[in-house]
Amino acid sequence: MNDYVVEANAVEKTLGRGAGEVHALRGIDLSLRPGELTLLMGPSGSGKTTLLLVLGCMLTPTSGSVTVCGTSISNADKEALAKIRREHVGFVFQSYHLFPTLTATQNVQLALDIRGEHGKRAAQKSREALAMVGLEQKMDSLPGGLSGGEQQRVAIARALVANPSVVLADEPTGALDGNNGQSIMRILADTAHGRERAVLVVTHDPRVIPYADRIIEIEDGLIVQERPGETDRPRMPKAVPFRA
Ligand SMILES: Nc1ncnc2c1ncn2[C@@H]1O[C@H](COP(=O)(O)OP(=O)(O)OP(=O)(O)O)[C@@H](O)[C@H]1O
Repeated sequence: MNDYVVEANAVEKTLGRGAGEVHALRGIDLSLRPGELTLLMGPSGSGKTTLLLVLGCMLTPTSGSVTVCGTSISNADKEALAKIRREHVGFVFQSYHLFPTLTATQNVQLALDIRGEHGKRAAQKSREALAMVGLEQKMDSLPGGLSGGEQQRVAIARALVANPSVVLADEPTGALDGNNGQSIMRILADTAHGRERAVLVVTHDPRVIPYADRIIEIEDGLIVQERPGETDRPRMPKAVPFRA
């Protein structure tokens, strides 16, 4: 077994039908390994979100193969895909996707509920995840009482609380100002480097480049360039891992 947590080979994805059919991905080979933060950059409409959704088992490829933590998704039905997502994948979106009537802790705890983890232990794990993103003081706040950067940190805690092997983030800094964007990227970089997760960030934002170990450029559904990132980091000290 190799050390990749996600492997995509010759992935093609066609969206829409008839005159509206679009070849969003046209033969993508991409692997993600633990401990690495990869940026996926490219013009609008180039296929970034589609690729993220395929790698995260939200969409199946039209052709080609995707393997997540050793499990191929090629013949997986909806239920099997949901199981792979629950066990291995954490998602972060630009618009946070928090429930407005639930507190920060309750929002994070939802990610454990869907995995069948309930009760005090789940609440405790949720609080620990929030503490890890620096929100000890905001655990009982509703999303409406939090800044955009804080809401995104709740969303990251929710993505991480079940200890996924891969974290996929779609424009996580897109709605944030410079300082908040930097703190979100710092947390995602810590997740990759300190907790040995594979992290893929879709972005248009050149300010996040310093956090990348690897930069992939996609255009018109194809990877046109892959280059090392600009992190010249001494490996960061290992953070305390989430309890499984
Ligand atoms: N449901 C859909 N049906 C048909 N075409 C779609 C659908 N979703 C996306 N597309 C098309 O697929 C292509 C890739 O879209 P995608 O959202 O992956 O690009 P993107 O690089 O993430 O763009 P952006 O940076 O604007 O978010 C685009 O041409 C888009 O219009």
